[in-house]
Amino acid sequence: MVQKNRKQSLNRKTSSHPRPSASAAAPKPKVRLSANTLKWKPVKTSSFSGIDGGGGMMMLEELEDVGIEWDEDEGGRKTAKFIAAESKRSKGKGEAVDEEGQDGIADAGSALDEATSTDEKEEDQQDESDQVEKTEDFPDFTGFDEDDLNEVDDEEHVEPEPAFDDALLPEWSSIPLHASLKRAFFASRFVKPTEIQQRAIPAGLKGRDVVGVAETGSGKTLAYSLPILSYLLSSPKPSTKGRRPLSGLILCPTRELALQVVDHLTALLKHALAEKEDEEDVRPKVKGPPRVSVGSVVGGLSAQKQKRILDRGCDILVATPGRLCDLIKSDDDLAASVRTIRFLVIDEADRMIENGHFEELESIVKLTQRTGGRAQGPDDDDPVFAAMSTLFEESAARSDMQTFVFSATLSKDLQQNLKKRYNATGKKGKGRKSSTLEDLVDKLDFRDANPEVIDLSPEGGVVASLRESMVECVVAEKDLYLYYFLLRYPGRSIVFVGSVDGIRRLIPLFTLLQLPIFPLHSQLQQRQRLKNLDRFKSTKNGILIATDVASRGLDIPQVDHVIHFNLPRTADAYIHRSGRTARAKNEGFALQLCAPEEKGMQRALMKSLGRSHELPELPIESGFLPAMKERIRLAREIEKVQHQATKQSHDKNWLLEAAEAMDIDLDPSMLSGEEDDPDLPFFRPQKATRGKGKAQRVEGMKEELKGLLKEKMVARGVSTRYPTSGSKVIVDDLLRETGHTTLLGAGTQKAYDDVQESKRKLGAKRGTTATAPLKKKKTKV
Ligand SMILES: Nc1ncnc2c1ncn2[C@@H]1O[C@H](COP(=O)(O)OP(=O)(O)OP(=O)(O)O)[C@@H](O)[C@H]1O
Repeated sequence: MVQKNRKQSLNRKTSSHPRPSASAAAPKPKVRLSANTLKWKPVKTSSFSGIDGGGGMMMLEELEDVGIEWDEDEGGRKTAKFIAAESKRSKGKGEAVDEEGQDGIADAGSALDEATSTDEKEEDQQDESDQVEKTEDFPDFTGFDEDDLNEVDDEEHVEPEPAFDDALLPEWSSIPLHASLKRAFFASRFVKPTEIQQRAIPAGLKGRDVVGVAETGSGKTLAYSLPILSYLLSSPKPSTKGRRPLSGLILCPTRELALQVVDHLTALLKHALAEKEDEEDVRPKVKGPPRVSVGSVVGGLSAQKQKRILDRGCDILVATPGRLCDLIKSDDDLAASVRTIRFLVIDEADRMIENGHFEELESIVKLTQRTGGRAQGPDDDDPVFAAMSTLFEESAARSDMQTFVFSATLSKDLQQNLKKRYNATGKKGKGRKSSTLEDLVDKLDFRDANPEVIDLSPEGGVVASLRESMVECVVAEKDLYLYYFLLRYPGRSIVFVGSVDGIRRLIPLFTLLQLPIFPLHSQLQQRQRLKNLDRFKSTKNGILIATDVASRGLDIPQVDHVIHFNLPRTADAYIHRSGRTARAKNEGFALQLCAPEEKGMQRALMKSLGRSHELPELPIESGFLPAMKERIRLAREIEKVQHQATKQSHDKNWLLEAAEAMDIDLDPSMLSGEEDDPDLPFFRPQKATRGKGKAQRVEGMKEELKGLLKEKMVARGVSTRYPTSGSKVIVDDLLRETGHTTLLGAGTQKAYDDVQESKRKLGAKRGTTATAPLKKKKTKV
């Protein structure tokens, strides 16, 4: 019995046995507490899931009336022990607790403490030592105390939840959502449902399985979440205290997206429950909706903290498949919770079946399959699943589980398969070509014989409010045109680059050019990723330079531009990347930087999107280019010299370490750099004087670059000496301060207005349309 054995070992670790005090001097024994049993209180934070500039925490929790003692074992490894305070003192949040007069001692350390690796402990301790700004206006992601979460209905709560006045939000009136959610829409100014919400929510409320395809930024998160929230808010409060049963599981492909979904739901819940809290003191207590808690488990952040949240229990869990799978393997209770969920959501479903996600997704989804039903039973080939065999004997997956599958790009094949799969015989078609997409459909075990498939994918793939354009240039000039665009059209921009190396090359360059640029890619530590995302969000005209890890789902307010520095390989990737702008009916602009060798791919891409014409070109004011080129040349030169110096220093350190490991003496001249040894290709020591000269040269170049960056660049035809003359008169702009902030003589119109104007002029000149028809495609995208 795998499950029982595991539980026993867990119990052994978590049990607390009182034992006598070790200190003879202490008048009263101390009580040691397990971390799991403490009343951790979430601290309200001001930004993205509590990730702020102060250290990248997923969430901050605090304790009252608990002290900490450090035990040190023989190896010098320190473990924190929680000691109960005897009496409750009226202390402010976060103050130290007086440890005097504690009574009794329990077993030290929790199962989680013991089961967690030293690395995780360090990460966790670091998390908790970080400071987070506390403000009242942004909800923390769990938002409530454990006592509140596990609140039991009592006599005081006598009046039913007041109904919502539908006249306030007539467009929502036909959708029977819980009244408190409607209050939240009112507070959030969500005056009407989006189209996908209008179609998907009623189906979800009726207990249907839903497959939803709708354009980026169209509100799919709420389309699948609202039926779950409404169900939870309408369900009776738990009748007993204890761990909350998990009701909804939302699976997302990236960590940032998972945390964003948690934020989105928590913000809504905060509004949904706010009125009751505000009015509690001025009118009889209302039988309000039960508290709903949303938790997350994602890779790259402290697994220990996430386990603790899971142990405490939450109603909705938002997870990335990798971390959830890892946790399930060592936690039978979690596996059992997942097996009996009421709602399963696969967000960005087409991404989830791609390499790197599918196996884990499959293992999780298998837990939710009904045994003996249409779906397969436990699969011995899958180690996670095989180890769960007792789980399948002991608990049954719910027959009323609802499955929601959503994306902006879900192939027609998948939608067809959904319909076909439930044919008259209810069996899978024979001789069918297998694909991961079809596999997913097979594994999902929809309870609905005819899932509701809603396809609102827009014509041309991208949203109507997205404007697109391109610059054709050789690869070597992409840096220049990117720089031009970023200076010429200030705004919040996301630059998608094809590789991490590409990002690593551009970051120092654009940092030297003093642009507020933040990298986001999978090789950064998770905390750094979240920190960079936060900084990008809060920086005016910020630039996020990212791989496709940022292409899916991220809902960042007011992203003005998306720039495809390298073209994506698929039409779907183009849709998702471009969909980071022009969200929720706002305007946005996408620019492709297209090298001649990418032209074939670009045509194929456009054809896949159903386009018949080339994209219009962005007009370039070439008068600015020479000055920009000079800045870039200088920045590259500085970067090259700095890079060489860093590399030499690494090589030198490596040489020293290697010599030490091999116990050999190095010729000091090798390190002082007095002699170049041609036999050491990896290490070319520089003469000290040469090194000094190089440093001075770098400093000189930096000064020169600083000087150039301070200068305003001037458009062709502008005279700075005679601002009232020249072919471009700038005197009015100078007097009223209405002109471009850094490029003298450039207008302040948006990129798309310039594209339109240039198209109009070109069309008038040619007497036809300004864009050429697409040539026949050769490459398939
Ligand atoms: N009914 C509504 N009225 C106004 N705004 C809404 C409504 N529903 C959602 N939104 C807002 O629209 C934005 C986009 O929503 P969401 O992130 O769910 O889009 P999405 O369709 O999931 O996009 P993607 O395909 O890129 O993941 C969010 O900022 C959200 O708060």
